[in-house]
Amino acid sequence: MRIVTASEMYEVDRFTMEEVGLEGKMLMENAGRAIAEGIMKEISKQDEILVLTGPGNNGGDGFVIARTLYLKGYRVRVYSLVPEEKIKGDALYHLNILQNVGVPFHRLQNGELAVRLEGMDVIIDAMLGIGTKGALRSPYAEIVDKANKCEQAMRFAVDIPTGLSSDEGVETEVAFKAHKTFTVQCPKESAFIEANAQYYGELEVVDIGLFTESLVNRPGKKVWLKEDVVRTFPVRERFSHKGSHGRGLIIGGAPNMPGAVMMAARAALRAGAGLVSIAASHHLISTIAPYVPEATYTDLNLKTLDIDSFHAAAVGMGLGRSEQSASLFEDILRLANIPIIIDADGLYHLKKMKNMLKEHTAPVVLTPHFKEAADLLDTTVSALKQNPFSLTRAFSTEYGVYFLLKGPYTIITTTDGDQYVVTTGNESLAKGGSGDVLSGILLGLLLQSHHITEALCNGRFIHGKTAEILTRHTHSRYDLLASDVIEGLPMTLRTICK
Ligand SMILES: NC(=O)C1=CN([C@@H]2O[C@H](COP(=O)(O)OP(=O)(O)OC[C@H]3O[C@@H](n4cnc5c(N)ncnc54)[C@H](OP(=O)(O)O)[C@@H]3O)[C@@H](O)[C@H]2O)[C@@H](O)CC1
Ligand SMILES: [K+]
Repeated sequence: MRIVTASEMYEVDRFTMEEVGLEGKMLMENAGRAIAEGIMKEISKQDEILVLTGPGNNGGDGFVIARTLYLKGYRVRVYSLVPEEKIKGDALYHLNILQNVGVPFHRLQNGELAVRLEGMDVIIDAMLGIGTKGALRSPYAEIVDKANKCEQAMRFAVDIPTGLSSDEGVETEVAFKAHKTFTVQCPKESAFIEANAQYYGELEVVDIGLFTESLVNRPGKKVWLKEDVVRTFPVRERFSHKGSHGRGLIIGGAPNMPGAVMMAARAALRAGAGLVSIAASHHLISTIAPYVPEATYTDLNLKTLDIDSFHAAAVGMGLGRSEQSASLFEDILRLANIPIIIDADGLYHLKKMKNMLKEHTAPVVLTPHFKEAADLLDTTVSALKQNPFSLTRAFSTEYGVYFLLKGPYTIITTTDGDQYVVTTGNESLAKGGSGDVLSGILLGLLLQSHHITEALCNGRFIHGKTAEILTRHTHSRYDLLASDVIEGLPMTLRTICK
């Protein structure tokens, strides 16, 4: 499912209207009806409903929503924040129909906030959509503030909550706090910015028949969905053998962190890797081995370890941050000619030698969380949280790496700048060890997949999905351990990736 900026959405609208020939009025009818259908599932006919409308087409959607609800017997009225003469085009067309049908219609009088919001059971925000520029002006800011204070009301936003930008990189002062947002055709970029989650609430995408084909030549931004996992998950052939599913290497294991490589190895095997080897300090091997008997072990000595005899490797989990491990990491990066995942302490060392990435020809996957990513990108966490798409895309294309920016909305960027968002999972994953398990799953899938992007998206998807399944059935969001996710993988794999 495509993610768009405002300008991309306007291009989709233009293409659909001018080149395909669907009229704007009809699209507005489709949008309003689809959103009204969604809202009707959440409200009752006893509810008092207020639709707040603005001057543009977002307001036009609001007129169609109000008419649809009214004709179905709901108690609805419309309150326009602008005088009728400001309403034009398709929105005016639908305003006329609204008034012909007899839906109660009021408008802001002489700048007074005469609208009664208190006591409303449902408030629908169709004030501003993707045409919003800058901070809200009066009277929008005041009305939005009043609506947010109506604690008893269910609040729905049309397309985007009024006050938010569609694009990343814009700070919000005041915006409508929706319990649920019905967004038209494609999620907007801003829906995946952490600070906006409190405004969007739940997000539902409504299909109104727009054509997104006009965007094919732009770098893609998509949400990776279950159907994508089902379509692309590696198939295990009937006559395959362990070698067919890849030989993976996990390098790490500082004496005080034996768990990281252990969990990564178990996760890789549970995700389907054929063979997994752990290269760790020899003191550690006897500690780890009983917990992962399926793995093989080798002393972490680059004179004897042939990295390229493996199909892919993961490095950094529990590697340590000493000078010695820094030079070990540098040697690994110089020597490895296979796809390599760099996580945790590997990312820490990489900061000082990231120019090596430009010379490195084999695929490199970086899996930082926001703090690690901000350090790598020489920026701040808050700047990265505001602009995660553009900043990670710039880094990926400059350094030629795959970049998996870990978070509730994980953004995966390819070396070409295409981006995928994976939203599975919940706060139970905010715990030590989660990253090690994810790296292991990613390695397991990298070994089995033809495409790195698919391996990364599928790996991150099943990691989050497993946490969702476990916290729905057997665990809470407090107690779930990273290793529980490894043991829960079978449930996900049995249901999603048959
Ligand atoms: N085919 C289509 O196009 C379809 C479109 N659809 C729907 O249309 C929506 C986009 O409609 P749109 O382009 O009319 O923009 P929209 O956001 O309604 O309002 C623009 C107005 O806002 C005003 N304004 C801006 N910033 C402001 C601020 N900070 N504070 C206060 N005011 C501000 C600005 O005023 P100005 O600055 O020009 O004075 C301008 O008049 C889209 O989100 C979707 O819901 C669907 O029906 C599907 C088909
Ligand atoms: K809106």
